[in-house]
Amino acid sequence: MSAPPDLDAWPAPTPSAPIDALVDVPGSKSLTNRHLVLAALADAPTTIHAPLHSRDSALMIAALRTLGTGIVELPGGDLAVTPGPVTGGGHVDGGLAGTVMRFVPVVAALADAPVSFDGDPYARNRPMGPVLDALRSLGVGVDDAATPGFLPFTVLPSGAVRGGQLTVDASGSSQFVSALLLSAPRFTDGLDLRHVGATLPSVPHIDMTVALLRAAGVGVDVPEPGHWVVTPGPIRPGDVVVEPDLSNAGPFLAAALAAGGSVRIPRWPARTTQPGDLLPGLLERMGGTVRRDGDVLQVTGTGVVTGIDADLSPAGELTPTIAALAALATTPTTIRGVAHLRGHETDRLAALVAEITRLGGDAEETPDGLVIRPADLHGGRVRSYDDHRMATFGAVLGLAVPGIEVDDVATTAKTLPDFPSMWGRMVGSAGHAR
Ligand SMILES: O=C(O)C1=C[C@@H](OP(=O)(O)O)[C@@H](O)[C@H](O)C1
Ligand SMILES: C=C(OP(=O)(O)O)C(=O)O
Repeated sequence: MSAPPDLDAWPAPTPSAPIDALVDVPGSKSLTNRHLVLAALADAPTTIHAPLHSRDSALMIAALRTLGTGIVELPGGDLAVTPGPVTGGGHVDGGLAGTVMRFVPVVAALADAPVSFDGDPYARNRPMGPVLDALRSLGVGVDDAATPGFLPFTVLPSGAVRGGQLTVDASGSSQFVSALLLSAPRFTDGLDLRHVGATLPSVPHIDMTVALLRAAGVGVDVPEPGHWVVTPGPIRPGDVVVEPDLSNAGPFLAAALAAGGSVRIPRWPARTTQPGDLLPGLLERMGGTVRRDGDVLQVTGTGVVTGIDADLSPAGELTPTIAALAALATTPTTIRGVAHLRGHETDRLAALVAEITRLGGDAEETPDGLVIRPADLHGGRVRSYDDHRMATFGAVLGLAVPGIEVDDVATTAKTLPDFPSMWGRMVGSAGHAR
């Protein structure tokens, strides 16, 4: 039985010739929201150049303003941030943004009065317990009695956090570690933090946190993997420039493989802590050819995709993009190391299996990932589950499979509000190969 017509569904375009596009990707969500937190805790004003403007960054800006930070958007989009004393008494809406719901409660621990937190309905399913338990261990009050370990909750600070030794189980999300490290220079004794869980996902995102703290003049030691020591002291980020979001470049680069043709991304950093930097290697293994010309990264594909066996633990947020290519591949794919995706914007492992299966594909969950086998896909409506990367997953499939629509493409505004028009311009380049 076919689904009822949905006038709001977005028809994913299918090009009739190889694409040939240059795609300028806006700033990184992870870098923008870290720079905002560090600028809010700094001892002098900072300008953040080329930041991301999206729902997640807007939520971070609103949250930090609630806590007393002055943030002004300059003509052209740069952000002028003036730190102030961390003030409580307000409410923070985390939306569905992991960076806001995990990073900001630790900032609020430095405030002078209670701060309440909530988010989108689905945000109440995303794990928060390790951050809340860590705050309690640090002597900060937390009221989550109604929903222990989850939103909504209230942070009950006493004006200062002593810090010192602390353990956290970050097997559910690297953001628990990043949250504690980002505010740690403002703890009286700094922080000596150890991860105690069996696995630690998204290590590049923790390395990103450490790199930005060090760039802001903070002493951070990493004596061994899973152990971080932050020295108390001033945060001095200076003016910063945000790199393009390499994970958001993912669907566009994947398009070269799915549709055939070439996609070029300018301003690809020579060195970066973004996990999206793993994309060139992954796409090469899936049949693409990668070339760097100055700071332009080019991926070329033939429209024939090869399956892959990949541990995506360092870069779980790339999973929906790699899964889309896997569903189009001529050989099987195994994705490992991403059990924690069950706590992302939606249960991504369940969602990917459901949507691939809905389109006639062959996918199943494993304890820590996915197996996707070759199958002929047909058109249909992809559910996005309020998850930006499920929406872009549908778009990638639509390049190769006519008749795919995405139920809520507007959800891409979480990190890339301009996605539909950028995608349209890229697909519109088909047949104009130079
Ligand atoms: O710190 C960050 O900016 C992020 C860390 C990762 O979270 P998990 O470790 O929960 O996967 C990543 O998936 C998310 O998109 C962004
Ligand atoms: C997991 C993601 O986001 P968040 O920052 O909300 O955790 C993501 O963007 O893939």
